[in-house]
Amino acid sequence: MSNPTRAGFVALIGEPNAGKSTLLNAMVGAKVSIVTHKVQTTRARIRGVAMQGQSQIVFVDTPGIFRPRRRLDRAMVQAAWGGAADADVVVLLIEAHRGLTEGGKAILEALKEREGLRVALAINKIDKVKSEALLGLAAQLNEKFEFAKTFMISAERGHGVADLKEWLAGEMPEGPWLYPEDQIADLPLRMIASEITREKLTLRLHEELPYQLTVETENWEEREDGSVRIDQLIYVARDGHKGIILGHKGETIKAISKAARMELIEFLDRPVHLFLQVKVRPNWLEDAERYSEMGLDFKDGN
Ligand SMILES: Nc1nc2c(ncn2[C@@H]2O[C@H](COP(=O)(O)OP(=O)(O)OP(=O)(O)O)[C@@H](O)[C@H]2O)c(=O)[nH]1
Repeated sequence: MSNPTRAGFVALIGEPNAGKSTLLNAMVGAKVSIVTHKVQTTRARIRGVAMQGQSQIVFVDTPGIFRPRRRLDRAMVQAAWGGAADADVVVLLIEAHRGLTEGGKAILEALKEREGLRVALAINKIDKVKSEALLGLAAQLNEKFEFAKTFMISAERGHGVADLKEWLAGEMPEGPWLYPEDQIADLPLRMIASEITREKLTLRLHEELPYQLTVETENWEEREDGSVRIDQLIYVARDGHKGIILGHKGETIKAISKAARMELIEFLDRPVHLFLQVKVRPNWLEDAERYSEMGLDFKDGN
């Protein structure tokens, strides 16, 4: 009998500089992380997907969890915790040579307040300290919090990373994979590209922007000449919305496409061919309206 497929979400958390991106690189592949690092925002919630055996591990974004100093920081911390709360497993990175810092303590306190989280401890940068010191730190941290498991790693040198990945794979709930295997490498890029086009639509259309609009990157093709071809579908709920996006003689969509392409070129640092298409996809809400027109009630599902 073959193993069941598994899929789930993992959040990497830790103070700034703890090595989250380096670890992500080591588990997912350099390309994705280098690019997403450049963005430095919460734009893409998904930072990468790793396959391990029959398991698909989806890494979600946590844009730096630290003690909030300003109001903006506080909003960022909330966003970060949102990612952690949705995750099947949280991996807390602590720097071996810095030990338990004030920032680390604050994170542990916050973790305690959130019951039901499954948290693994990864003591990172073990190449910087003597092994005796590590055992003491691991014991100290495990006294403060009940970790599901403790790992000693060097994300940069790759030590212990395979063990961590293997363990995470086994922790993922049984179920079908969340993303097709051939899209995994490009997934964060696809999501960022969709966000860029969505942003340009918003800037251009303001209040006219149809509610319930989604942008999906359907095709991502790296060409031999170093350029990339990106095909996106803009889904709207009604035929009338399609006209708004296309504009008079297609002027609106042309302007949006140009603006999105310029940003993509800058972001990806190579030539981009962008193809946008607008499609009507009536959705659930529309269906609900239609049902109520027919006299059927949809309220609260009761
Ligand atoms: N010596 C050593 N350095 C490491 C290790 N892992 C990461 N680093 C270095 O630590 C620094 C920070 O690593 P990042 O991966 O950018 O840390 P981060 O947690 O993503 O940082 P933020 O994006 O600021 O939250 C980089 O200079 C890495 O090269 C390690 O295992 N050993």
